[in-house]
Amino acid sequence: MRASQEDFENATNQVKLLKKDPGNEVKLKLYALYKQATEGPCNVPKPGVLDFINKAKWDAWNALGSLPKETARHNYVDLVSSLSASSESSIQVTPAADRKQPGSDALVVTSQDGITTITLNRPDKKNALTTQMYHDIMLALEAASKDDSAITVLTGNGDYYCSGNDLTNFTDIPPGGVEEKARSGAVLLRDFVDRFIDFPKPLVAVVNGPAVGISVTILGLFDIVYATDRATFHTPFSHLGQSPEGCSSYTFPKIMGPSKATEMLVFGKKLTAREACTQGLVTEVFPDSTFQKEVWVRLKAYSKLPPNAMRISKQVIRNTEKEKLHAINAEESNILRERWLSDECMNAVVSFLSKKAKL
Ligand SMILES: CCCCCC/C=C/C(=O)SCCNC(=O)CCNC(=O)[C@H](O)C(C)(C)COP(=O)(O)OP(=O)(O)OC[C@H]1O[C@@H](n2cnc3c(N)ncnc32)[C@H](O)[C@@H]1OP(=O)(O)O
Repeated sequence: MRASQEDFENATNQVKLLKKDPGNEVKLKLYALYKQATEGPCNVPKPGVLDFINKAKWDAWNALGSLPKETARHNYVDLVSSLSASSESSIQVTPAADRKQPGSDALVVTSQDGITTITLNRPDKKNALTTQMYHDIMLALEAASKDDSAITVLTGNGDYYCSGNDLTNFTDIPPGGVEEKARSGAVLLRDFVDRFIDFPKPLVAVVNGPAVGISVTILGLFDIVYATDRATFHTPFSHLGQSPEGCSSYTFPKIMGPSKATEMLVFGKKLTAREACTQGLVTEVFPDSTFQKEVWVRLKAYSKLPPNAMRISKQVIRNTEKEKLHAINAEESNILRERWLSDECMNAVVSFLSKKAKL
């Protein structure tokens, strides 16, 4: 069977998620097939002999001669599929949704079997959330709320689920100064969390490794949280001179009781996956060795349930608290805006950026 345009787009996304570097030879093959599939036979002048990299790329593309675009597309899909099978990717790779991909590779959105999956894809930075990623996640949630999937999943690529807010976000100071930075950060935070409060379909976190900061707090707004037994849950807000967000000042005491919530949110106690499960933040913990397999089998079965019934049932549960959650989100965002201007917070960020402090 020939590869469709959708298969091809999916393969171009899968390549971004490969865990192992496939090596230069394979990368050149991928490059050549991609160019042939999208532009046809090599049509650019040969680079000079000293331009080693571009010459190698040109040679690889040119070597495909007049291979038809469809065949190149098919061969590209086959090659990526063989690489994915051997790369032990920690990600459930699914065909591309009929949607626009986010502006950068740091977020990958795929859709298959009634499940739209949003994958944080900055494994070398432990999937820390850049400002661009907050915007892209909001767009991805917006699209997922309208697509024909039954369930939406958030997960991470690599050994971490997410290390929380990218602390370098604090270094990009606009002309309005730190006050303006804190103001716009609070607006972004509020908008971001609002999307989770309002998300209309079942929302599942597939927590593939340690989670920090805002990636933990918003779990209280998910409908299901599945975690590998390697995951930990850490909200070191006091250490960072900050305060809780993601509605956790309300959801955590409600889920685990005020004193356990205080241990996490005020004293920064890091929970293991099993502790988080006992306390109700995590739905179920799976052995790391079978985590991906077991979780996706489960989710695929759930995704076959009548989607409208699931959506309506979720909304019935959420609607009782929506207004309250929005008010809490607004309040937490306001308080954080002030915290970001405090010496305690600035010192903690400077300390991390100068590599003196780690959690
Ligand atoms: C719209 C704005 C909303 C903001 C909402 C408020 C949000 C609050 C929070 O999320 S608070 C939590 C913030 N996160 C942190 O404080 C985590 C900081 N990171 C660490 O402490 C550690 O990196 C670690 C414990 C997560 C992992 O340690 P380790 O396994 O030793 O790995 P490395 O430290 O070597 O990390 C690899 C690489 O990633 C970079 N990195 C990791 N986390 C972050 C981060 N949160 N921000 C920026 N960069 C991060 C780290 O610097 C390394 O980069 P390098 O290889 O050195 O270039």
